[in-house]
Amino acid sequence: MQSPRRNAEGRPLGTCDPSSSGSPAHGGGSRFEFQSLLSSRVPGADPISARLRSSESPVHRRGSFPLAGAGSPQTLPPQLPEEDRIDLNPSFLGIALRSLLAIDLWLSKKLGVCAGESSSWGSMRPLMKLLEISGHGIPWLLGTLYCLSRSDSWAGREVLMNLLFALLLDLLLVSLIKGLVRRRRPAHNQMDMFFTVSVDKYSFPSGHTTRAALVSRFILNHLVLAIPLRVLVVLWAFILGLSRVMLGRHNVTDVAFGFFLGYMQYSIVDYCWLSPHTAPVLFLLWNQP
Ligand SMILES: CC(C)=CCC/C(C)=C/COP(=O)(O)O
Repeated sequence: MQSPRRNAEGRPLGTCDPSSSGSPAHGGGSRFEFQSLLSSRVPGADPISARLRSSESPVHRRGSFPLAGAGSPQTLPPQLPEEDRIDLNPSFLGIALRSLLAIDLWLSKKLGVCAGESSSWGSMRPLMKLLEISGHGIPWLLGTLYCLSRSDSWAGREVLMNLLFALLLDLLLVSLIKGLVRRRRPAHNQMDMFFTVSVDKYSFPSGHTTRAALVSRFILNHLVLAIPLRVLVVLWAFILGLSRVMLGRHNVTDVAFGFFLGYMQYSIVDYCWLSPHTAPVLFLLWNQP
């Protein structure tokens, strides 16, 4: 009887090694994402257990799909029996999602022209980082608190109180979604951001983009501004979103969803608008000496 073929590390072919999953930490972020989307990470993908699983249920049959090791011939199990190959039929939605992810990763890498000093637009990196600070949560929170403390009109206080509520809601929702989705930042990103918290190692959705969309919609609805200034606010939000991809911080879908989420967050704030009538305690508390 022939002994099983082994890879360079002496591991039998067709077995999964979690330590070589291709995570960004191992220098292969995009491959990890593909693997997690393509398979449900079935342990011990050897041909015998794959065949056993395939006879258990159609779900498992799909789970044992050899694409789990796509792109890495070392982890591909030997040929599956004919009947298994016929049933390995990914759904239309699965194919569409995989294609979208592939386009997203490809486009994000192409647009990440300021990801490093040596990148093609590396000289623009300081400007992009300045934009990054303009959309950071800390300046927005501190600025709003400062203006609140200086405000001497009820109307001004009401608007600022709601802006503060909007910023806090944004931080909460983005942290929740980042913690749930846990999508790694692109492999080409340099993690040199100013003041991050633990969930900021994840990239979906872009917090800067949600804030830009939320704040710009808030400003356009509550500040009386001349047309050129209104255009500037919209441009700022758009360029800030784009700069997240150019800096290599995010994939395009993180930013696209960020715009959508920020836009929707404003609708929530508008719906729950805090006023001396709806939240009298809050306004009285703020006015205590
Ligand atoms: C802790 C506070 C108050 C803000 C964190 C701001 C921050 C670093 C967000 C991450 O943004 P991206 O998701 O766009 O990278």
